[in-house]
Amino acid sequence: MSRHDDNRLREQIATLGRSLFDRGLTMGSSGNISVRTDDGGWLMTPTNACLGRLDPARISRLDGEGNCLDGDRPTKESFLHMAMYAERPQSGAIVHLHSTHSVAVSCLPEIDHDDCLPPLTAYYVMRVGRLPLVPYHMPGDAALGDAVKGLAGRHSAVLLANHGPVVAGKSLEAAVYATEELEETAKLYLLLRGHNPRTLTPDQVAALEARFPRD
Ligand SMILES: O=C(CO)COP(=O)(O)O
Ligand SMILES: [Zn+2]
Repeated sequence: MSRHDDNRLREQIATLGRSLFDRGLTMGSSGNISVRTDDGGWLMTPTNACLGRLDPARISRLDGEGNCLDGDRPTKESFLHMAMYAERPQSGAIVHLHSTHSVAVSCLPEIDHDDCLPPLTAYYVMRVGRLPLVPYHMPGDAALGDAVKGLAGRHSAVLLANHGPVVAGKSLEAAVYATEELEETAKLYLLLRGHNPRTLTPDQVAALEARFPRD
């Protein structure tokens, strides 16, 4: 990868990380971001880093086996990102957040584990689609990688129970847009709980999927 591309991606991770953090979409040192590089490796946010204050020069650079080549020690969930990339060759970036409404939904007893949120809006269907729940594991638990493996081929986003979303996109911008739609839909779901809202019909969902195919 050229130095120019490397610098551009590092700057983009820091800029979008700050934007997510500043809007309260993840708190403290929670969340992590990765981007696939064209040499077969990744740039990943360092473990215990605040997404709002990333230093582009200290972002971790990993080779295709997940070895850290330079930068600070990578996120303890690098294996989770790698498991998702392995199933999704079309994905260029992954964002994991502890976004409040999405985390709240991940704690509810009533949700369908095969699809945690209803198709409330067109943009949710266009950017996220079906959202399976991954059973609870400790942050950084290697079992999360195996749990995600069976799902990531068919789903660009998964919700970790009592934890938060992990969302892949063609580009980092696309992954961020999808996490924002997921969080907004989780918020709408909570606002509408008990109000028996109309959701989009299967025909409306199918029409959106035909017109706006997801990666
Ligand atoms: O969200 C997180 C764990 O689930 C953050 O962990 P890292 O700081 O290791 O990336
Ligand atoms: Zn987390």
